[in-house]
Amino acid sequence: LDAFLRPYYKNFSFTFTKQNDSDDEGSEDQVYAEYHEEKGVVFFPPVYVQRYAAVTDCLMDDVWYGKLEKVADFGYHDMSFIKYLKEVPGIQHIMGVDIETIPIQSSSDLLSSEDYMPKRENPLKVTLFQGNAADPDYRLIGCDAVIAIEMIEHMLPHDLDRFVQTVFGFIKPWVVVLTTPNGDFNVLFKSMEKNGLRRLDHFFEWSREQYHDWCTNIVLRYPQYSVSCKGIGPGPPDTAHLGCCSQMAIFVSKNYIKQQDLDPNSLALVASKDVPSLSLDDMTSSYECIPDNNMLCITNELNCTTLQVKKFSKTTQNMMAKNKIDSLVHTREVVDEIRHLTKMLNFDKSCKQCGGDHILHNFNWGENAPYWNEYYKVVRDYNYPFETKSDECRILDLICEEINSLVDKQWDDEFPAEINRLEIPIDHLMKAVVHITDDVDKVKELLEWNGYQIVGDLVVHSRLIVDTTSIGTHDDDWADNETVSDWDTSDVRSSSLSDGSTNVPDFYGLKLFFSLYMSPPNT
Ligand SMILES: C[S@@+](CC[C@H](N)C(=O)[O-])C[C@H]1O[C@@H](n2cnc3c(N)ncnc32)[C@H](O)[C@@H]1O
Ligand SMILES: [Mg+2]
Repeated sequence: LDAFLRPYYKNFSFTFTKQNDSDDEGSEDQVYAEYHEEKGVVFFPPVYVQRYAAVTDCLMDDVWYGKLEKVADFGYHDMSFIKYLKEVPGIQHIMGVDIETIPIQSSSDLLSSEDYMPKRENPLKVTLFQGNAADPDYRLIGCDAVIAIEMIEHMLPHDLDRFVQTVFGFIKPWVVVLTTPNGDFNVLFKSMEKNGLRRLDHFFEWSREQYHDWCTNIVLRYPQYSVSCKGIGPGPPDTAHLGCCSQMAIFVSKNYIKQQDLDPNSLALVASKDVPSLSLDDMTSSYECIPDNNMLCITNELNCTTLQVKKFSKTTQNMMAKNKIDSLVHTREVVDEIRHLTKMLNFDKSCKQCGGDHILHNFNWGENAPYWNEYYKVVRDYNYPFETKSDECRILDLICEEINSLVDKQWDDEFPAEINRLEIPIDHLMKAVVHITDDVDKVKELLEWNGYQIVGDLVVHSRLIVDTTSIGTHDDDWADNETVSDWDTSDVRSSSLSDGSTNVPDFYGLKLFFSLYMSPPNT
């Protein structure tokens, strides 16, 4: 994925800016669009693929490569993006949130693949929730990245506002990637004219300027974030002034602190990996004490969570009674006690210390809130089977990968077809495994044992002649008409994949992307 997806977006931007030079050289590698008599604008590859590749590229940026461990995908629909997300290096926990429950059935085969899929090398947990992305469910705490692909335009205005607060004020992830259609582009879709140039299932389709304004406003409200916008899905030649079919905003936090990296003695209520937390930063601005009731009322813009503080020590209670708010929040004792309380709240539904009484009151849940800020229903919680590979196994896999990419490169360089032997110096292959071993003899022996032909210091690879004529001839099977609603698109998309054929578009590195990840279903 790294090799094939990573350069994708860069390549795409390059192609896009280059488009005006009527330079058709290597056009099979390009991302482009053209007019089709019946279908209107047709994208290559389909726009949703371009979106997935662009978002994946963002998640693999050098700055946080391999470091995004917990990621939320809002509006995950039929899990079609989660399929790629789960291959992004470093990811250990994916939280999918969707307001609909219908799509989940169609996604089930992605989560029960242990019978025929190789085991993963790293643990991965996928949790699917049913819920409104606007609600700040405590299980989102600790997400390093938040993604919402073509979701915000499906949200009611007040939910969209709450979503912004949930993401930037509550989750506060390192990276946020949001995509939405580009309204400017819609003039190219003739079939949308009768709908007022938008898709009927969308509440809005913003121009680039409107999206830019919305994003700018977010970073004004949450100044620890910066934002940049990019287009996805360039149109046919001479339409560059309209931008791309979709637009993507990438928000990055300037002072992101990973929950588990926080100093446990600092004035913050820290979440260990799965322990929900309250950030004291949030509380200082917005909590109030109600001394008579021994309550500590923690409020934010959205809701009020009330902790009864009868478990607090006398000193704390006195301070609260005196309403010494400033000194209160700077007291280690309080921090510890609240930490203890929140842990208790989240792990013991019936609290042992208060004899089964729930001690949590929440505006949205009323008296008997089972957990703090538990809004979502768990639809599916899935742990992928994994096993740690032996060094031998890792070496073999890496060398095999390296040889395959050399073979591919050779195809690209259009070596004469009759050359079907490739001699690779062992030193070259050693570079791929340098982080595991430098023992050349051991590697040679390992390769020989596993059927590789070694002559001196060369590994000899004999090329298999594969008939590729069927590749790239089924472009029409792709749902590439963006004017239909998402629902229609995804229907066509899944039916085109469920016929069991591998329709591999002959396209850039995406050829491999497809053959690797768009494999036929297990019917
Ligand atoms: C166009 S689909 C998203 C497609 C998907 N992200 C992809 O990349 O293929 C929009 C999804 O957002 C979901 N959705 C709409 N409003 C939502 C909300 N308030 N909270 C969570 N999901 C929502 C819909 O149920 C739908 O599955
Ligand atoms: Mg949509």
